[in-house]
Amino acid sequence: MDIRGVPEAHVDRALDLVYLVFHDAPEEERRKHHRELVLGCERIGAYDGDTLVGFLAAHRFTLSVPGGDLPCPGPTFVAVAPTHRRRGVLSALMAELFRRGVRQGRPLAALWASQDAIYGRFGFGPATEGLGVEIDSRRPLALRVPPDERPLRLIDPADAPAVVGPYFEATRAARAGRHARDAERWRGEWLAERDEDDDELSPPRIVALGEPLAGYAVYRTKAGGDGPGAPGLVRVDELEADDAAVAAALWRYLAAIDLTGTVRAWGRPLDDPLLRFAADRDQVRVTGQYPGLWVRLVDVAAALTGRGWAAPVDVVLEVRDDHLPANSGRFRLTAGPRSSAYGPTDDAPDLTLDVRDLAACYLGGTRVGSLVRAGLVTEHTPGAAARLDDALRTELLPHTGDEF
Ligand SMILES: CC(=O)SCCNC(=O)CCNC(=O)[C@H](O)C(C)(C)COP(=O)(O)OP(=O)(O)OC[C@H]1O[C@@H](n2cnc3c(N)ncnc32)[C@H](O)[C@@H]1OP(=O)(O)O
Repeated sequence: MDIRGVPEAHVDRALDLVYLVFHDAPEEERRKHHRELVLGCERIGAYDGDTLVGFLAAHRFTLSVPGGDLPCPGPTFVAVAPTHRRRGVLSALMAELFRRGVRQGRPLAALWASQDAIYGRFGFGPATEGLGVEIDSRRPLALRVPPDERPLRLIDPADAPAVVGPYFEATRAARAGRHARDAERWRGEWLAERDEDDDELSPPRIVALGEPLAGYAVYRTKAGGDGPGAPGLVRVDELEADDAAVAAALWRYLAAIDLTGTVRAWGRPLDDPLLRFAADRDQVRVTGQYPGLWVRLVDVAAALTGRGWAAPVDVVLEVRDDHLPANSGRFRLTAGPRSSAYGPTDDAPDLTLDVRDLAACYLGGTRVGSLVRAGLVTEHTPGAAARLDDALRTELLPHTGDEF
């Protein structure tokens, strides 16, 4: 098997392979969009002779991490021909992605997994989680906080990247785990006229509050199924707000749209204020909790020194990394709000952990202590996990709804 870059001339073959393994046959417009996406990506292929039997595209993302931003390839469209499965093709594609990451100074990689079982073995850990939330909107939304009463306005989707794009960009400083979006990503992924998964949904609507902008929601609606007057659906794709009053105004608006009876939001942050200020948790229900972004620390030293730290910490980590030996061994992490260092040491370890578990904790969404209690991290020095947790902590939990 030959692992090499996939030239533009092979992109249609790569898409055919992707559609084959995902049992998909998108219409021409969607295929064109995928083609554009893949052309903008780094592309790695596995060739058996001249036949492309494995493919991986990686978005050239920049990911928000606590206190900063790091380059972070986002693997997607990962496909191995059914004739060549379980022979190490994906492993070889991943190895090449990691090699390039180390060589080109990109300390992270991050993806959304089609199946949870696949990526842990490659050192990815679930670093953000999302909630499914459903509101019974057949009655007014009961709130414990007064909503911001400034007027709401609808924004033309064509103008949305310019109007709400900068606002979303600012949220990345507060929430780790979000990658920067350009206008193309807004248009192709968030504001596409038709929803990729559900033809019956309306085009995207964008509602905004405040001038300058204090919050917005992107949503789509669907008419009710059983005859005239049957309550339809409001599907919320994104909602960001300066504070609880603005968020309350946006949720109240979404729950009061005529001819609808359910508001459904997917991938909300675990610390969404809605779940606190909703007066009736029978009306606002969490319907599920899911891993979101899986993060890989490709270069652990660069990743750890590339993020900010909430409190001083001095610990020796014994890290296992079965794929990237440079990450394996004992390292002293000395970090604090002003600076950080990470280098090899012969000192006894305070904590022993796998690189995938370090990745799960990296953005501040998983507590090291919880992994000690789960038997995944070994604490040799009592209190070491708590000290590391204090340093990893972020004010807001990491979160992204940007599935790719
Ligand atoms: C980021 C994304 O794009 S996610 C989308 C991933 N793609 C898909 O789900 C499309 C359909 N599936 C496929 O194309 C392929 O089966 C892939 C890409 C999932 C796996 O490719 P393969 O070349 O078969 O994987 P490879 O042989 O390198 O497997 C490496 C290891 O992962 C394991 N593995 C691979 N796929 C899976 C899976 N779906 N579930 C559980 N384990 C898996 C293998 O058993 C193997 O384990 P081992 O090291 O203990 O022997």
